[in-house]
Amino acid sequence: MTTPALTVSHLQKSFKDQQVLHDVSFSVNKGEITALLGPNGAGKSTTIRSIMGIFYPDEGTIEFNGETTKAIPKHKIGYLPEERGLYKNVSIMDILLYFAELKDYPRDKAKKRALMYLKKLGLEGKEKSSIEELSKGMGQKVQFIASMIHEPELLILDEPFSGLDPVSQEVFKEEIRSLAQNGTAILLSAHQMNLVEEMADRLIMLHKGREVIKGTMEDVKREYASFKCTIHGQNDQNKLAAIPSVTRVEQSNDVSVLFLDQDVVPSEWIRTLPQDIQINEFRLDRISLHEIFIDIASDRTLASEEENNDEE
Ligand SMILES: Nc1ncnc2c1ncn2[C@@H]1O[C@H](COP(=O)(O)OP(=O)(O)OP(=O)(O)O)[C@@H](O)[C@H]1O
Repeated sequence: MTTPALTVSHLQKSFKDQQVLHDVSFSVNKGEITALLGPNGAGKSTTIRSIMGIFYPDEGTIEFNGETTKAIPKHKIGYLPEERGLYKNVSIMDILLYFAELKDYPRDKAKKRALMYLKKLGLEGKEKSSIEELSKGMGQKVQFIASMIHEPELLILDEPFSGLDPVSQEVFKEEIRSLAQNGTAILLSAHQMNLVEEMADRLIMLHKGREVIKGTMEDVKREYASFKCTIHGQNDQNKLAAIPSVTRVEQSNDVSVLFLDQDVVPSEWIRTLPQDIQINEFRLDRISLHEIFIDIASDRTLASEEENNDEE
């Protein structure tokens, strides 16, 4: 059973005369990772800042553990802001203990957790170093530890992977996953669709401040991730476009990518291919979250949905 730690309902926010959030609603459940996605300027950080009480939304409510609140109790929430920055010339252990103290978390427990996470994230023995002696990525790891040193019930991570190398991204991914397995409700915004696809239980995608996709990762994949077929060979684009269930053809040199209808059955569809098309290589894949994202961000899916609605 899923239990929401955070429920955001009907958020609206404008800056001067620009409305940047239009009726945004979603929940973040205990023990789950919810990804907040969207192109630059979609409204992710504004949503997160509204939850954190940095901005007040113009409309809408924020509930924490079933109660409406303007400010979630500080010891129950952890936050990695999009802007990185820690005191440069204080020792890492002192920074982490300071963050724990701000959240009224016991010092001895904080020290143990700090040492454990420094080790896990490859910073063993660095506790006496200062941030200015670390690389940017290392500093980010320290800030990540600072955001969850106090065992928050809800952890909000605004672009935790940006600026990290692929190995560090994997380490972060595993740690975030293990926090969720231990019951933490996690909301994260990210642009790395491959990581999101691997780790998130649910997602909400914003575009120009509006919800465009929302649901469990399974539902979203079922609903949006139809198939695409890649054919290497010299073929006429119009002929490929005329094949049943082909919604769009992208062609570059002798590689054609055929995007197929949602309800296509691959084994049946393959039999409908004309005998005379040239096939040097052939591949059938489900389109990835990355491609769904690009489609949405470039308004392609929205445009085709509107067309379908017009036809109805
Ligand atoms: N303090 C502010 N004053 C005025 N406009 C703002 C302010 N903060 C954000 N905006 C505007 O709100 C919109 C949404 O910005 P937001 O930072 O929430 O997007 P985002 O999805 O987090 O983008 P990114 O992926 O680039 O971080 C943008 O058009 C931005 O210019």
